[in-house]
Amino acid sequence: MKSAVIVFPGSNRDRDVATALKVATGIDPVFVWHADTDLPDVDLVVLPGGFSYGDYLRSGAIAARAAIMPAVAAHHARGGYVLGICNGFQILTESGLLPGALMRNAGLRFVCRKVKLSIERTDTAFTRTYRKGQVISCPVAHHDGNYFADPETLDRIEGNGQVVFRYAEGTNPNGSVNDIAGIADETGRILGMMPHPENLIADHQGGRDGLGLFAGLADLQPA
Ligand SMILES: NC(=O)CC[C@H](N)C(=O)O
Repeated sequence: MKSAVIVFPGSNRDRDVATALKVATGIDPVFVWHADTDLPDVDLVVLPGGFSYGDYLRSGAIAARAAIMPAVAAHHARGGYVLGICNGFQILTESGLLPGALMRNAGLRFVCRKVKLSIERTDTAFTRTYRKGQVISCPVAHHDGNYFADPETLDRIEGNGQVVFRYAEGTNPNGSVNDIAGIADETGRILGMMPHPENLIADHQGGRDGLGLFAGLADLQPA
């Protein structure tokens, strides 16, 4: 499985996700600078967490217009996979690759803690190593994680089963509608999520609940 991690000015979980991919799949991803216009031949593109462009304007809004983004959309259109974590999820909604928006946390504070996530779908490449309904731990670290979609869009994504992760056991840290923590697009090949599975892959991090997401990507085949 070949992957690329896009690096924006202000990305800070790019190396964390690269480590998770290496641990889970045995292969180092390629780092791609945001100003490039071409991607290497890869199966998966990762938009990592961080504070691209200092979160100016809106989190992810400037990165969504980066030179590399048309290539990311074309990669998906060709059958490729895309994973956006935290700031990466914000970039995916800002670029229109995923529906909805990530608003300021309901409590108006940056939250950095572990939450519980329920696995709503196991028929995606990202979640196939988990059990449906399984509850895992995962850290969050964001100030703009409050997922919102208008009622019509929400009905559509709920009806299509596009919600992949929900905050469980009363741990919704940001006010996200329907406790939504992560969604897929209609093809299931794009996943955006606010929590950071790449930061829970080793015992010294307090557990390995996040590792399954990357392990599921190990034998990714082009769709
Ligand atoms: N950890 C992150 O990716 C942070 C995301 C974003 N900059 C926020 O704080 O909302």
